[in-house]
Amino acid sequence: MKTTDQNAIADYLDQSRAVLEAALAAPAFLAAASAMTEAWVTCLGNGGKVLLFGNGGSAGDAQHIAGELLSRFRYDRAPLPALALTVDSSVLTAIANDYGYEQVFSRQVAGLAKPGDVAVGISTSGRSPNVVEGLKMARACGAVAVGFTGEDPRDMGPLCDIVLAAPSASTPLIQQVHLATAHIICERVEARLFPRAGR
Ligand SMILES: O=C(CO)[C@@H](O)[C@H](O)[C@H](O)[C@H](O)COP(=O)(O)O
Ligand SMILES: [Zn+2]
Repeated sequence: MKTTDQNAIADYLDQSRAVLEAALAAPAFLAAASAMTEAWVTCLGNGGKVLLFGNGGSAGDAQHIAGELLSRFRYDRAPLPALALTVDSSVLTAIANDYGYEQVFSRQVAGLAKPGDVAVGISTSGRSPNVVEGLKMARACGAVAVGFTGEDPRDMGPLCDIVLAAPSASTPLIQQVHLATAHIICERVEARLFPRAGR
């Protein structure tokens, strides 16, 4: 007989599978992931950079994705310029203290983004004010603004050139779809920019 924990774990894994299957079955989701790949390939292929930001687990996702690009994903190749705007505690605390937490990403975007760069805002609710402000600033700087969010893109929707909407309203389940999709986007970006003979 399964224990209470085993039942809860099996139930959660089942929910995780259902959300991934829903993403797989949604043409709009696959189209957005493909458009996102294209945008990153164009940006990085033209010498631009990818800026990523989000809160909590999504800050972790931003850092994880920057690592895949700047270090490597599947194989050795030149580093791709990517920066998570969630990592410098001096910058984050200075901006939050002097200008407010809502501006912790937008002020970094204002200082760093150039036309042709891609700004990736990650928010499962689609309405974290600092992510929303970061995306607004990206557009003002002439960067491509893209979002990773949940089934309702809310405030992020109108601000983004591409929105990847994971088909769930649950924060952790949305995050799991984000990371799975980010991994395959990184794989495609690496394969497109650094094709290996015979593959
Ligand atoms: O990782 C988790 C939940 O799985 C949390 O840390 C979560 O990211 C935080 O509550 C965030 O503040 C949520 O922000 P957002 O996704 O709504 O923008
Ligand atoms: Zn989490």
